[in-house]
Amino acid sequence: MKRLEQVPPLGAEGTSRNNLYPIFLRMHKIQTLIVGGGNVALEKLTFLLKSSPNANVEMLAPFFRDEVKELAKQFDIRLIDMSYEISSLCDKDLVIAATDNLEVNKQIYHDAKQRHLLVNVADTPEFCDFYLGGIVTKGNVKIAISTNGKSPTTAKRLRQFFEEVIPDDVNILVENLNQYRKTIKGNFEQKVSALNKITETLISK
Ligand SMILES: C[C@@]1(CC(=O)O)C2=NC(=C\c3[nH]c(c(CCC(=O)O)c3CC(=O)O)Cc3[nH]c(c(CC(=O)O)c3CCC(=O)O)/C=C3\N/C(=C\2)[C@@H](CCC(=O)O)[C@]3(C)CC(=O)O)/[C@H]1CCC(=O)O
Ligand SMILES: NC(=O)c1ccc[n+]([C@@H]2O[C@H](COP(=O)([O-])OP(=O)(O)OC[C@H]3O[C@@H](n4cnc5c(N)ncnc54)[C@H](O)[C@@H]3O)[C@@H](O)[C@H]2O)c1
Repeated sequence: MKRLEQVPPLGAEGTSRNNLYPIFLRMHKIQTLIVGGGNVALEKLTFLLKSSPNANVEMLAPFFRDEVKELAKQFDIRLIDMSYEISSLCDKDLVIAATDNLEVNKQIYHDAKQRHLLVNVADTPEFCDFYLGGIVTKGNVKIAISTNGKSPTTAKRLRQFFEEVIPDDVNILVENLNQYRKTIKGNFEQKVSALNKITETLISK
C-alpha cells in the first residue's frame, strides 16, 4: 500500500480551500438529462460536448433555441418537447437543471435528490451536488479546473491559458509511455520503478 506523499493542510487560518473531488466520467456510459433549452442550457451543453462529444444526453423543454437544435442534430442529442415532469428522471444518472424558472429548478433538485441522482442546478451553487468546470483536452490528457464556485470567470481564463501553453504533442508522450508500459516485464513494483525512472527528467528543475 502506498502512503500519501503529503496530505495538504485543511486551509490556513482565514483562507478557504477547494475540497471538491474531480472524477472523470465516461459520459457515453451514463444517461444525462438537461432540463431547459435556452441560453444557459446551450452554454452547459456546448462545454459538455466540447469535452465529451460521445455523451449520452437527453434534453427536455417546451422551447429550444435554434443553436441548441443545431448542436443536438450534430451530436445526436434527443430533444423532448415538453415541460419537466418527475417521470423525466427515470433511467437518468446525472441531471442538469437550466430552466429560467427557479421553482422548477428547485423541484428538479429535490426530485433528483430523492432518487439519489447527482444534480447540478446551473449557476446556482446551493442546488448543486457537483459543479461543471473549465476543461482542457489535449489528446488523452484532460485537465479540469474549478475555483470552488468562487469565480467562473477565473476558471474560464485558466482554461484558455492552459489550452494555449500545454503543447498539443503532450499526447505523443502519453502514447509513447503507453507503448513502453506494455513492454515492461516484471512485477508491479518493477514496472512502477521503470516508469518513474524514464520520466524522472520531466520534473527535474
Ligand atoms: C466553468 C464553467 C463551466 C460551465 O458552465 O460549463 C462554469 N461557469 C462558466 C462561465 C461563467 N458562468 C457565469 C459567468 C459570468 C461571470 C460571473 O458571473 O462570474 C461565466 C463567465 C463567462 O461566461 O464569461 C455565471 C455564473 N456561474 C455561476 C454563477 C452563480 C454564482 O456564482 O453564485 C453565476 C452568476 C449567475 C448570475 O449572475 O445569475 C456558477 C457556477 N458556474 C460554474 C461553472 C460552477 C463553478 C465553477 C468553478 O468552480 O469555478 C458553478 C458554481 C455551478 C455550475 O453552473 O456548475 C464556465 C466556464 C467554461 C469555460 O469557458 O471553460
Ligand atoms: N442568459 C444568460 O446568459 C444568463 C446569465 C445569468 C443568469 N441567467 C438566468 O438564468 C435563467 C435562464 O436563462 P436563459 O437565458 O437560459 O433563459 P431562456 O429563456 O433562454 O431559456 C429558458 C428555457 O427554460 C425552459 N423552461 C421553462 N420552464 C420549463 C419547464 N417547466 N420545464 C422544462 N423547461 C422549461 C424554456 O422552454 C427555455 O428553453 C434566467 O432566470 C436568467 O435570468 C441567464
